[in-house]
Amino acid sequence: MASITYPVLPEKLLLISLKMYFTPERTTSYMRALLDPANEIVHPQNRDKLLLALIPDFLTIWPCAEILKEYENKLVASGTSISPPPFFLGAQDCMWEEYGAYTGEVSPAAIKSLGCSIVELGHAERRAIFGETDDQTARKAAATCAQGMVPLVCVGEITAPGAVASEAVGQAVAECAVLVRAVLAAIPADAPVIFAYEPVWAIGKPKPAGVDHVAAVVEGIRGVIGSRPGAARVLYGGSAGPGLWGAGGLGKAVDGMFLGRFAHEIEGVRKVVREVEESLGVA
Ligand SMILES: O=C(CO)COP(=O)(O)O
Repeated sequence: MASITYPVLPEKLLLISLKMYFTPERTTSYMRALLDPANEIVHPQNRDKLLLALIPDFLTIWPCAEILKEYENKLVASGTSISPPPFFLGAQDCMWEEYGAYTGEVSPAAIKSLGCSIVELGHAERRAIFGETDDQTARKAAATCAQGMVPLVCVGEITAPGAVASEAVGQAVAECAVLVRAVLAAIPADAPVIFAYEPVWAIGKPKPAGVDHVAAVVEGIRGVIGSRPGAARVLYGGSAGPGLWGAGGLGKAVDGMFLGRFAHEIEGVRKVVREVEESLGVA
């Protein structure tokens, strides 16, 4: 069997999921705005340090992939390298089988063929509303790696921290560890993987989880991952937005952020990108 080539992950990642919030028209104009050089959001020269990715709904992956190709062609025409790619496209889920009689499901091979590099798996909403299990998520992660894509696995405790901070951290790490271990056991050791630490109680709220809690849980998750040949990145998600990364923020604790509502306006994305670039010394 031919060996699989995986995407190369940079130091920091900023991923945006549109969940099911946008019309197709809004998604495509948003994608164009993200890539528009005038908006100063994607900087291909910083690619080794910071990479952005958009995870639209299934219907808009194809048009977004076409927009991305146009953008890359312009870069190549102006003499800018697109290897490694300056921007990633992702999917919000996939089936654990490659093809077959699975009505309503989406093949990881089809997702790959459209140009996606990342597949988000096991999001809290898929677990709570659609009953996705750890075992299913792990199988989907294996199917994602088999296509040479990167699984973006969401983990996070359900209950908000109580009065004793250390107990809350231990409980959160223990809850996250179950899926982290299941996924790592299912994927090749050399496959890159991204874990998004998203405390369920902090998703869809006005404010994110506290920096100290996130930093301690992420450290615990890194301990569970341990050392492995493939790259592993741990991001934070859950009401993340401008102001969370810089001084006294999450920048020192995590490998990036997974953005939802606070990335719906391009200005919000620009602010977050700037904060990360400043911390990396590439602003
Ligand atoms: O679930 C999330 C990203 O997948 C976070 O969403 P919000 O930032 O809208 O809470």
